[in-house]
Amino acid sequence: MRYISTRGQAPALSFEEAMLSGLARDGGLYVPETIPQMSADEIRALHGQSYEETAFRVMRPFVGDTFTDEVFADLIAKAYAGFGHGARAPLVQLAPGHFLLELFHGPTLAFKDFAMQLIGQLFQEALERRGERVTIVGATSGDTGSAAIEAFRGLDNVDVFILFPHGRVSEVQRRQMTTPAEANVHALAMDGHFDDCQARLKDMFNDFAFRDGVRLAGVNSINWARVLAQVVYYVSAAVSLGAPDRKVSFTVPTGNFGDIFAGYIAKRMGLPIERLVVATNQNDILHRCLSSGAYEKGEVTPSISPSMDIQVSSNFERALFDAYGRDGGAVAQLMDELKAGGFHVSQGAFETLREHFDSGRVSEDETLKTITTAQAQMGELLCPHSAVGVRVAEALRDPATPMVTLATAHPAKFPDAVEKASGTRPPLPNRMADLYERPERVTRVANDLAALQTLIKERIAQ
Ligand SMILES: Cc1ncc(COP(=O)(O)O)c(C=O)c1O
Ligand SMILES: N[C@@H](CCOP(=O)(O)O)C(=O)O
Repeated sequence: MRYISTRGQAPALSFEEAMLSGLARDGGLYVPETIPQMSADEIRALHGQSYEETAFRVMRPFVGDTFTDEVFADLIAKAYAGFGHGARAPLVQLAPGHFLLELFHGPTLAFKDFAMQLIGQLFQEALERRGERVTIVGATSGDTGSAAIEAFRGLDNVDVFILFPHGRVSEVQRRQMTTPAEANVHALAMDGHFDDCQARLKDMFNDFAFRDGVRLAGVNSINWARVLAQVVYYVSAAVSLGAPDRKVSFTVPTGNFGDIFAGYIAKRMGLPIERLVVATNQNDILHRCLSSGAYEKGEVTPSISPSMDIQVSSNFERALFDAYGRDGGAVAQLMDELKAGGFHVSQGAFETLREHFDSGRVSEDETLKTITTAQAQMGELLCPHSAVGVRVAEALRDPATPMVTLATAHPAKFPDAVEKASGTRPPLPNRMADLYERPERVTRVANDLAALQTLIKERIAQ
């Protein structure tokens, strides 16, 4: 299995090389050269299997010879051992034909743990074997950062630097990033918003002297391994609801398009997915694009679902690559136009995108009302991101096809909004009940590439 860049100018890599590289050297994102297929019988054979076994069978064809079967199965087992629910990703019924996929039973209470716990294991194994050390730099609107720090804290061959937008993450998210005491963890509170953090991260990857000098690695969903690990829960949910003999739709609270892109890959592998529905908050570039074809940057507006306060949606590039017939030159040109403000998707590409994706946008008021109603009528306390998903799913779902909404974070990560809507302040699970008492360690940084690079070089030299 080889991985190619969405911009067509970087060398094809193996799974291991793509995983350890993050961004391609032409600025693009790696995608598999071909998408492995699952037959109906292979999907049917997943009925009754554990989450770990499903994960092994779904991901194995993508990994090539990077890990033996035995090692890969063992790393998957270790990745999910710390989850607080035996099913890992349980499905609960919200209403007839509408299900919630709870993805918040991992160590940092968000769906990011599914991928991050696994790639923590994969990185460690690959780096030990190669005798190498890497510097991970990540950009976060709150959840990727906490999950990455949890997965990599204390590892010998990794330093992990996380850029988060100062004052724009929830207190629980911030404390999850700033309270780990391990010396290899560096939480950096940057001036600006998430898109600024992500832009500086990409600048670092595109500065080859810096990139090679610090042996830069990325664990944002620019990293293919992140997307791959997220494909698994689409398969496990669909199988629970009758796949391959029954179609299922998914609604996904969306920001950087990584999670829903994993659903698209599951569909391309042969999983019978009817619709993939993008649910956005008021930062709605994706909804606008899927409605009109215009992908145009707007101002990032802070919301009560802060992890989705994103205007430049990194993984949309992967979807565009397929929609433009895998023409890397066309994608590179679109990304140049994006730097100047935006672009219009061609008619053909727009129709291809609309074959797979629907979309909806939810206001702040509607998000709060959905939390209130879901608790009163469905008995489920939702985080604001999941509420955005539930609202869009209820508006767009077809009663003939089961709809699964992804619950991407635990309500206790966003207690203020949840309490405002429901009157209930969700408690943190016991294992992190002292989070508010732990000392914080954080460095304030400016939105300044050179200063960030100096800080990183100094820290890893210590
Ligand atoms: C809780 C939560 N929900 C939804 C999203 C959006 O996911 P994605 O960026 O993969 O679209 C994020 C951030 O990634 C998140 O942290
Ligand atoms: N919402 C994310 C933003 C980064 O997304 P990623 O999937 O590219 O890592 C976050 O919580 O940080």
